Amino acid sequence: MLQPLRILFRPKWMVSRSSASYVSRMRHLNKIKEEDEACRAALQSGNIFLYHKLAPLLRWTDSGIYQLPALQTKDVEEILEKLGGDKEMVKESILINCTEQNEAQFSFDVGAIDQAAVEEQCRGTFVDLRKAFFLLRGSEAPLVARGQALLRWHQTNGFCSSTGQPTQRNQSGSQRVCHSSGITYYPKMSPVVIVLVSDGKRCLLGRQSTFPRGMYSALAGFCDIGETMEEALRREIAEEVGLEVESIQYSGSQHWPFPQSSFMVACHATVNPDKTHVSVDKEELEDAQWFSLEEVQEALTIKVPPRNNKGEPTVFWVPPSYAIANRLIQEWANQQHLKS
Ligand SMILES: NC(=O)C1=CN([C@@H]2O[C@H](COP(=O)(O)OP(=O)(O)OC[C@H]3O[C@@H](n4cnc5c(N)ncnc54)[C@H](OP(=O)(O)O)[C@@H]3O)[C@@H](O)[C@H]2O)C=CC1
Ligand SMILES: [Mg+2]
Repeated sequence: MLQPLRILFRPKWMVSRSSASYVSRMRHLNKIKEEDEACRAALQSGNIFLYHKLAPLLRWTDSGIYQLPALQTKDVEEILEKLGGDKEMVKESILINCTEQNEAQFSFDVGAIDQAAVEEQCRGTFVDLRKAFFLLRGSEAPLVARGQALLRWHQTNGFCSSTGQPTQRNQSGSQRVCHSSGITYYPKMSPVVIVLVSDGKRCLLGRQSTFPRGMYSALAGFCDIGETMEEALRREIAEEVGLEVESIQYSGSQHWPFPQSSFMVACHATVNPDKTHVSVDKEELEDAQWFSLEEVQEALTIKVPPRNNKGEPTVFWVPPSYAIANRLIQEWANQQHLKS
């Protein structure tokens, strides 16, 4: 029997921000999103995060952490001119968000310019986004994910699917329009359910053959058209591991930039402890196993897994803290700990 959804945590934003500053920030952001002139002005004083072929620029700081460097528009113009590009290209920057101080934040892909030359100018390195999730602090990871997702969407939606004509973006990059058909396109996300199944004592984690060696995660799957989230969740668990879910609890949600922007809806689910036999659909998963609290607690402590001489991880580990799978696993471990 499915139980009603229940919020398991209180997001930080519910308690930490004053509503007045939040409201003014959201209205400011909406204005620069909608009005081309306001967006052009915001770009002059805004922060730009650079990408090279969708890999974000990271900088190693003196304090021993990686950081997402925010460049000023004039700095990016100078770099473009110096490296043989056109400084006007900076106008192609895409609005991502704005800071608490109402400074607009943009993403810009310098993929047409030599990667090493930009890295030298910026004193940074372009890093694969999945790797960046392990290196960045919590507040920077969603920003860098959103910036990449928007760049990717523009790079792959240059033509109208009805007329085949080129589409034109507005200044902020919040939409693209086909002037021939009048169709407006907005960046989109595919809904995905992600679920941590428990039998009361153990939790079920699986891995696809494409995952890095040793990494197991909560089970996930795309929602089909017409399905509710609960239906998608029950179907995915039945398909992938042959188990029937008895109860569901909502945990939270997350934008995930892969493969083409997913909207992850995360839940906990239970199965009957007498019906835990797992039959893995080998088309979908390489393996799925029940893990004890001790095993999970050990995996949660591993930030960078030890590797063999071929550079492959040698232990069981779980996705980085930014991934919502990690939060589900952490929540489950906390609940088990409270029970014992
Ligand atoms: N943030 C997090 O913590 C985690 C995020 N995830 C993400 O969840 C997503 C879904 O998980 P996954 O187990 O792969 O999903 P599924 O179990 O649904 O299997 C993926 C397959 O579904 C097909 N598919 C159906 N609809 C879509 C669609 N809209 N977009 C792309 N493929 C679709 C594709 O098949 P075909 O290729 O044959 O067309 C794809 O290979 C992944 O992108 C993964 O990155 C997963 C775990 C943790
Ligand atoms: Mg799956």
